[in-house]
Amino acid sequence: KHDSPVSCAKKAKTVKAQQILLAELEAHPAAWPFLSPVNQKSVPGYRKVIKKPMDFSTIREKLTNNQYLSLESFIMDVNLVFDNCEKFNEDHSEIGQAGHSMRRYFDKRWTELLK
Ligand SMILES: Oc1ccc2c(c1)N[C@H](O)CC2
Repeated sequence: KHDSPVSCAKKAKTVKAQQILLAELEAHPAAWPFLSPVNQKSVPGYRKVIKKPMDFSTIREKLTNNQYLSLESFIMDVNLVFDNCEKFNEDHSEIGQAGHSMRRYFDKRWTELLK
């Protein structure tokens, strides 16, 4: 039922790092395409093409509700945001470029924080 103090402290460190990382993503100037769920009613093709929609507000909700059981599952959701963006947008479009920029930033920051 109860974690050992060591694994409890380790889990707290991971949650803290996830909170820091998500706050930095939300505050990034290029975050605007990713802040809230894509309106699938108003974007032709999105529902059919993108099998697993994801965005920063949904990640924030899941983090708040303790739905990330591991660091890996958190990183997978963040990468899903950027993979969806690459699938639906041309690389050199405004949103495509925002996705590449945000992915580079995330890769750099989680490596600095957790590796
Ligand atoms: O021109 C448009 C219009 C709407 C969207 C995109 C591009 N890309 C986003 O990934 C999804 C929403």
